[in-house]
Parts: sequence; structure tokens; C-alpha cells
Amino acid sequence: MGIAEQITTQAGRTGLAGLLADPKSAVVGLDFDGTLAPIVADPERARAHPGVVPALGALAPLVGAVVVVTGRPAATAAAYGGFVGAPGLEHLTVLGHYGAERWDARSNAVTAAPPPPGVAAVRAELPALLRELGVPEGTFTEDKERALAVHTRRAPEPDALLEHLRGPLDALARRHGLVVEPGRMVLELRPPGVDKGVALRGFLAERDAGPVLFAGDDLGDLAAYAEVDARRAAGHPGLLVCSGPVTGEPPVAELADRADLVVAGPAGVVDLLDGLAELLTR
Ligand SMILES: O=P(O)(O)OC[C@H]1O[C@H](O[C@H]2O[C@H](CO)[C@@H](O)[C@H](O)[C@H]2O)[C@H](O)[C@@H](O)[C@@H]1O
Repeated sequence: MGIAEQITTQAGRTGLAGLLADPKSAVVGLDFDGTLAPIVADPERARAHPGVVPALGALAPLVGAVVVVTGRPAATAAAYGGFVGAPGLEHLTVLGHYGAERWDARSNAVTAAPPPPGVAAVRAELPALLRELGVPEGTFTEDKERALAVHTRRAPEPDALLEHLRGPLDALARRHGLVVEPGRMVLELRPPGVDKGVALRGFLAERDAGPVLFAGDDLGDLAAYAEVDARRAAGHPGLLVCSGPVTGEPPVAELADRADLVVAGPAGVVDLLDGLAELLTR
């Protein structure tokens, strides 16, 4: 089935038409985990689907810009994505830590402000809190330098555990000026003030962008969806893509319900990017 046939909303059809009519001012925004990289139990083993680099390498020269907007550190997403030095991706940007970091392919360098002191305080207190809460084996903390993510995917009953941890982690985060970002079997304690909507808005303004496609899979992507929606209300075409889970867990309803089309995980996203490049080269 072609892209147009998969779109279920009028706004999405308008978004695709706008993108095809004016590709050089279009921006393609993509989340990383669950969208470009299949979900795996160990975050350090996540890698982009093998079709991602060729698909983006073909698409990027045809559109205004491609940007990856992720909760990962920017350099981690660039490395796990296989983006460093990839042909066709010489102008790729990765906005990491929900926009607090930026990696540009051209310089292969990351720019970021230093993390606020609350991160170090949370790092110091988190192990004792998790012990007090009696978390089961399989629970683990990913230290991302400017944020700490508590994962439950490898624990028994991961969703119930997430609920159990939510209140105490929220209190710890607030005590040190951080916020809790919930995700798929993860609670992330991170500095406030930036989210994927703010990050995307800044990038679009910098590029004087027209049409926007954004693809995501998790709650952290809702802010970027809201930004595309706000632009649509102001007359800019936009296309919202949900990368549906292929891991057996239910889709994130808040995202799937608002998407113009739902595809089957990173493999479906690759097909979409390939299809778009094909439409733009016809
Ligand atoms: O904004 P994203 O690119 O989607 O990153 C959000 C978080 O993704 C990672 O966790 C998720 O993927 C893991 C690897 O597949 C999986 O094990 C975990 O259950 C998912 O929640 C990452 O580890 C976090 O640091 C990111 O914030």
C-alpha cells in the first residue's frame, strides 16, 4: 500500500500533499528509540534498523532537512544510528536530551550547556531510594550524564513497578529541580525547560521550514506532535506518524489516536521514508 492510502485523516492528506509540493522547505523529524531503532531489553544494545541509514541517505538530499529528536544523548543517538560519516547524511542534526544537546553531522560535535546541579544530587540519592522501595531484580538505572532513567522492562510486572515508582521518583526529582519524563517502561529524571516540541520549534524556525513530517512512538513525542498541530492550525502542512510497537506491548494510545498514519515499528518507518523518497524522485 502506498503512503497516501495509509493516511487516515484529511489533515494528514493535506500534510503529504504539502510536503510533495514543496519538499525543499520541508523538514522530516524523527524520534530514535522505537521509531528508528527497534525496542530491545538493553538500551546499550539499541541500534537503528539496517534500512534507516540508506533510507535517510536517499531522502535527506531531497528535502530541506532531516532532524532526529531524541531523549538519548545526541552523540549516543548519532553513534547507535550509524549516522557519523554516512553518505547523504552530511547535513543531519540530532537534538538529544529532548533538545538540551545538539549534534551536527558536519562538525561531528555536540553543543550543550552544562547539566544543572540537581542531576548530580539525584545521582547520589537514587540508589538508596530504589533500595528502600525494594525494587525487584531486573530494575536498572541508565546514567545519561544529564539525566537518569530508571528502566523496568527487565523486571517482573514492569508496568505495575513503574506505577509503584512514579510517586517517589517524582518527589526526588522535584526536590532537586528536575522533572520525571515517563516512557515505555522507563521513568526518566531530567532537567525541565525543554521538550521535543520546544526543540522542534527552534529547529523549524532556524530552517524557516514549511511542511513538517514527525514520526514518534512514545509519550515524549507528544510535545512534537503538539508543535506540528499548532503549525497546522497556522496553515503549515504537517504529517504525524506513529511507529506502532512490534514488541507485543500495546501502542501508546495518546500518540496512535492523534497520528495521521500508524506504521509497524522501525521497519514500517523505513518503508515510509523509502516511499517518500520514491515519490519525490518520480
Ligand atoms: O526519545 P527516544 O529516542 O524515543 O528515547 C527515549 C528513551 O529511549 C530509551 O528507552 C527505550 O528504549 C530502550 C531500548 O530499546 C528500551 O529498553 C526501553 O524500555 C525504552 O523505554 C532510552 O534507554 C532512554 O534513555 C530514552 O530516554
